[in-house]
Amino acid sequence: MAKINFGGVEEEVVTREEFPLEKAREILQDEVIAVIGYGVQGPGQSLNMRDNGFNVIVGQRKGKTYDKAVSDGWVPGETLFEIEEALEKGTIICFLLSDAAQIELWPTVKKYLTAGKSLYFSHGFGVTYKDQTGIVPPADVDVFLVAPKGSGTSLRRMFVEGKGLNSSFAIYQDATGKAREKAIAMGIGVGSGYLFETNFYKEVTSDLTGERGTLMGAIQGIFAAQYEVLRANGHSPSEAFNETVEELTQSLMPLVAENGMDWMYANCSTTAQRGALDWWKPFRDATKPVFEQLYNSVKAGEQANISITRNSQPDYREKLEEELKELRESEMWRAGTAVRSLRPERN
Ligand SMILES: NC(=O)c1ccc[n+]([C@@H]2O[C@H](COP(=O)([O-])OP(=O)(O)OC[C@H]3O[C@@H](n4cnc5c(N)ncnc54)[C@H](O)[C@@H]3O)[C@@H](O)[C@H]2O)c1
Ligand SMILES: CC(C)(O)[C@@H](O)C(=O)O
Ligand SMILES: [Mg+2]
Ligand SMILES: [Mg+2]
Repeated sequence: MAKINFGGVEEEVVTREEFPLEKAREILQDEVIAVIGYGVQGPGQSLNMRDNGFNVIVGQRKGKTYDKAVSDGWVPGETLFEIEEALEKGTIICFLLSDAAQIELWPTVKKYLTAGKSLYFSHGFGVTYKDQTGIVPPADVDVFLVAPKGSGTSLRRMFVEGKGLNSSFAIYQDATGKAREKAIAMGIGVGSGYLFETNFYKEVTSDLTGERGTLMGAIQGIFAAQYEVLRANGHSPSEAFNETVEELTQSLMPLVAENGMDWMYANCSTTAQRGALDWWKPFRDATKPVFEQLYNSVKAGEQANISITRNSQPDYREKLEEELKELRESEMWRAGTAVRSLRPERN
């Protein structure tokens, strides 16, 4: 583990330099890695591991997604199977169904978890909320997670571009004494940037907070609030969208990603600097109580409960589509569609 100073706090993390791909391959050379589920993380992780030279198979029920796996080069009967067949062949079972579907499929998965196999997750959800999910792994299997901190789509794209998305890893159960090295090897294999250690509980509480917070929920809320204020004051959709979203995603955030926020502040006008310096604290103070409310709700298990209950409904997809439609058909995001269509690189 490399000791790195993160803003004054020392953490031990795993980098690709100290844990090279060759080492990961050697650790997993006798394993058959069965990726169960080919939704968002399934393709990213399985394709990266395949391209990294690991022995990977995919287990996916028949349908559109199975066909996508075929078009991605997985070969039926050789590297692509129905779920139960893959579960039987796999020695490391990567449980990458949606968290709600994992509950339904758990009794099937459990049947194939014979002694010495490994159960791999990309979220701490299933075992942390075992009272609601019923996911209690047998004592004689290794249980660990690697949770890429981003979408499976970016995991793949960044891998293809020679970059790496950071991931956390955690050990829940070490039956063979090798769970830790296997977890890290999987983390390197799926194409992670650096790996930081956590536990299943902390992974799920931080992840549920982040996606409801700044990563998606909060940012959409702040976008909507500013857009509405600009529109109410007579600004055109084009002006309101560019000043709220397009400039952020196209211009400023890539620069913040490269150089940090102080650099961004230092490299805009003195006028913007002064205003942004004066206003970030009021925004922090206004939103912090909402973040506290969110974290407490996650901690109390309410957010997990809502996810399980809502996402297990038979009409989940239709209801989801209605809610997404509300976003898609809002003036702000319709303006966004128009703005994106005008990007020069699209022509
Ligand atoms: N989406 C992401 O980018 C992301 C990022 C980090 C971690 N994760 C975690 O990774 C895991 C997988 O998430 P995902 O978003 O890739 O999943 P997903 O929602 O895309 O679904 C994955 C697969 O589940 C299958 N499936 C759904 N219901 C099923 C059922 N009843 N029986 C059999 N198969 C069924 C689908 O066919 C699909 O292939 C979850 O634990 C999630 O929290 C996801
Ligand atoms: C990509 C996210 C939001 O980070 C992930 O946590 C998810 O659940 O999809
Ligand atoms: Mg998540
Ligand atoms: Mg996440």
